[in-house]
Amino acid sequence: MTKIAVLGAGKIGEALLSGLLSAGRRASDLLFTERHPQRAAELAERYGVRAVDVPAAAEEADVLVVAVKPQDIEPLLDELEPRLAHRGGSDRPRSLVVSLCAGLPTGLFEARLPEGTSVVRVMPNTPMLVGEAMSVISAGRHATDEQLDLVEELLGSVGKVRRAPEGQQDAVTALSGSGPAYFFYLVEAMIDAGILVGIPRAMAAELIVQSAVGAATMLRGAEGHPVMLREAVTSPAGTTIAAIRELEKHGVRAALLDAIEAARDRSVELGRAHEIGSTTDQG
Ligand SMILES: NC(=O)C1=CN([C@@H]2O[C@H](COP(=O)(O)OP(=O)(O)OC[C@H]3O[C@@H](n4cnc5c(N)ncnc54)[C@H](OP(=O)(O)O)[C@@H]3O)[C@@H](O)[C@H]2O)C=CC1
Ligand SMILES: O=C(O)[C@@H]1CCC=N1
Repeated sequence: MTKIAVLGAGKIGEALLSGLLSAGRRASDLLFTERHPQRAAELAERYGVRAVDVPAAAEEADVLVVAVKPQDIEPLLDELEPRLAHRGGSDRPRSLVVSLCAGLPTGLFEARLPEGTSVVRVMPNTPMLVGEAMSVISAGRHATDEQLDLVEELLGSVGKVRRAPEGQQDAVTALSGSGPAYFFYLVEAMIDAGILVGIPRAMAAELIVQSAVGAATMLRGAEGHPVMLREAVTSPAGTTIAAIRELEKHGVRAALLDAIEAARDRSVELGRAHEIGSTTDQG
């Protein structure tokens, strides 16, 4: 069975471990690394997965999933490089490096890791925790079709997967990588609005969350065009159009266009910060 190590078990790394276990992968086929011993112990206890250091992960795993913040990538690559070079000298195949990092191009990993290292760039999202991730995968220069198939199969066990050219990954990051946050933000604001119009918080939350689940299910179903679905809710001289007039007045559509463009630009900037000779602030 393929052995997978998650390097950096923060929010998305933990979501991946949890999702893979829920999808039936054995705990003994998973490893993770984490900087803080207390967090490592908590995760090991919660999931029954072994915490190791980076050298051990590089030695044991077939797939190394990099899930550290883009700002933390350099020291990790420094630590990985000699271990992967050593492993390349043995008769075992080299590990496949799968990066979940926003903005970081496969070329960065290829330049910093031993020549010929296979890299796949992935942009997942946190609904991975409930088996509903949206992940987009792009092959680096040395990744083979079999390796891309393997990554597709892995992520397919925790949600939906699409392949795309790497040039689209910054836009993908802005849409589906960050996307869940936009919906959570909207739900949070709608619950506040419920309070404003006199509904207790718990009841407002139930009403809004169930409406979100229902709307998402309809969007995914056969009837799924958002404009038609919204029109069906919008009765002549009714309540919905009164709300929509306010949304338009406040420029909510334009705000979303600007927001997603800003997220795309930030992803590009995170990648540029690691270009050779760059002095760009990474924070
Ligand atoms: N959160 C999300 O929704 C998504 C995140 N991503 C990407 O995933 C990556 C991680 O994001 P996220 O999970 O939110 O961030 P977190 O900060 O929650 O997780 C990163 C974890 O990696 C640890 N870490 C850093 N360096 C090392 C190292 N050398 N060895 C072992 N562990 C290390 C960090 O420790 P410490 O606490 O000390 O910093 C932290 O626990 C980012 O690159 C992000 O772009 C992609 C898609 C969605
Ligand atoms: O906010 C971020 O940078 C990461 C990448 C996509 C979602 N979270």
